[in-house]
Amino acid sequence: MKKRLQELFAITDHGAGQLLYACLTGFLVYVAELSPLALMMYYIKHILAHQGLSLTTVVLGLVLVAFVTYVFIYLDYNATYTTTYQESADLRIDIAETLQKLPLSYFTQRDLTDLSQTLMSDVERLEHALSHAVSKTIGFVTYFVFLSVTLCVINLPLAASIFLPIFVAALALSLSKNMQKKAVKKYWKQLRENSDSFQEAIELQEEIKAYNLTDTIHQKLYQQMEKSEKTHIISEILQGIPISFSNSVIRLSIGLVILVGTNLYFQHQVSLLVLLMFILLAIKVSDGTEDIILNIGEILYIDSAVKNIKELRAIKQQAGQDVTLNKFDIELKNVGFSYKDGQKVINGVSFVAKQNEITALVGPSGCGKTTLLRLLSRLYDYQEGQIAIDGKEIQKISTNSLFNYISIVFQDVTLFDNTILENIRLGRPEASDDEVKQAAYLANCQEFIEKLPQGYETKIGENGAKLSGGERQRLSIARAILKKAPIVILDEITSSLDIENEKMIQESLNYLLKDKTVIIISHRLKSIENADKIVVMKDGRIDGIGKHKDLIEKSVVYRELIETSQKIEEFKYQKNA
Ligand SMILES: Nc1ncnc2c1ncn2[C@@H]1O[C@H](COP(=O)(O)OP(=O)(O)OP(=O)(O)O)[C@@H](O)[C@H]1O
Repeated sequence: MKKRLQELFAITDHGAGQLLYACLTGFLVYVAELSPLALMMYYIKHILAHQGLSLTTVVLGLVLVAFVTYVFIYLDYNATYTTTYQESADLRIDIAETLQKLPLSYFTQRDLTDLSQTLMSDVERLEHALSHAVSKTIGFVTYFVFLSVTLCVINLPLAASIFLPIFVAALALSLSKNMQKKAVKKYWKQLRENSDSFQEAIELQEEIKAYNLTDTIHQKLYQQMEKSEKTHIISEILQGIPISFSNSVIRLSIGLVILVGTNLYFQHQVSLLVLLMFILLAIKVSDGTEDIILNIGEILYIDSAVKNIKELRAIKQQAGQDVTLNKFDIELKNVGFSYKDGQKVINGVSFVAKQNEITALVGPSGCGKTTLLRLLSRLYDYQEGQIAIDGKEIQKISTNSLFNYISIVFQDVTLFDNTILENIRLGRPEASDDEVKQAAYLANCQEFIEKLPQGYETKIGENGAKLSGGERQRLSIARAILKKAPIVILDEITSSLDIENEKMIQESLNYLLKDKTVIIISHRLKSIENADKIVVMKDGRIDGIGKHKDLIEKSVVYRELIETSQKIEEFKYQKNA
């Protein structure tokens, strides 16, 4: 049962246990709520038999009923709310931990808005359903079965009068279940598309204004909202019709019990007391069932949320063990990789990037240089061959462990909306303020930081929006210097720097790269002429490996790259070209 709940609602093992307990307390509350009815029957029985009741008996009875009901309601409240809120927090942490173990490929293939919706809104929907609907529904169904059996034993025709309409209503709901699920799924898909479009419209403000696209975007959003409204109405109607039908059918229970019961009474087959009890139970059960039908609606509503969470968990995670590495040669043997099935981007690549050496990757645009860096750092996992550091295959090393040894400086620097100090400290969270400032000094950040209003304490806006490209780049170098990792990967880091900035970071880069295994991509071929090893790539394969001088002689691709690079250096904008 616990496993089934875990599967049905994509919850944790602990959460399923708590939910099971909440179902039990829910059942007990329904049973406890029968106690006022039982007490009333007891009083009526005495009244009909012209027997008096002492005031103490009446008061004791009332106190007992109130106490029993209170205890079970309290237990149920505690089980349902406290534990479900705990579960939703656990669920979010569980999803966040799952996300951490996924390869980067997952994030590039999936819409990020969609992902954050799963983390926030899907879990919220699940949380609401777990706390308000699931345990109550399961508790009610158990109580319903228990009550049906008991009442059938007391009087079969009267019990059938209560339960027959309820079975018809349940059948109608069950038959319309798939239709409801489809409608709800469509509606949620539409909501996600809306979020995407709004996010795009906000994020791309610069492009929208520059290309005068305001009206076009406005119109697109307007059409989308109209479509969304229609989908919502259809989804409400498709849910509303079966629910209203079921609610009306359930109400027939009371009428049927009165009809069948009075006949039985006049035929002396049932006493007045039993008839009265069945009428009251019919009212109680039909009221309860009506609430449960709304709950069932909510449970169907979370179907798509549960699916999204399950899908996320089913993705293959990056496995690996924590290891200690002592040597830092990186050895690639016949490495092959494709982003999409059948389209190889890296094909049979083999070379060694040695410790204390600079290895440069060069090649025409799109030949796979950045992809290769992603494979080296396990941002993606290769499908063929092997990459090893200190003789250990990197796919057997946990990413946490691997990243202790690697610093990456990308061409697109990612900064957080936090202070300069904290952004640099990300390189080594335990570093002291002085160490952070020393790293900033070595990366030539000192000058621009001092000009900022609060110096190191200045908040730099979302993704460093308040800084120039060169300043952002230097901050990320400071981060890498602070990390002191033995392997340094640099991807096109000088591409967003002007000559002045580039000159400023040359020294700091030399400091960063000292005694490390360095792998570097640079389109400015001049900057890698002195590299210990240059790997020339073309169409995902290696075209040549060697020093600058050898390659000039033996690699046509390298020669062409040098020529193109020289032409770019000489490029001038011309009027009427
Ligand atoms: N996330 C991705 N999903 C699918 N294809 C991708 C992805 N990233 C890159 N590619 C494709 O893989 C190929 C290699 O790209 P990569 O960025 O590795 O080349 P590059 O040599 O670094 O190019 P550049 O010098 O222009 O930065 C290209 O055809 C590119 O379109």
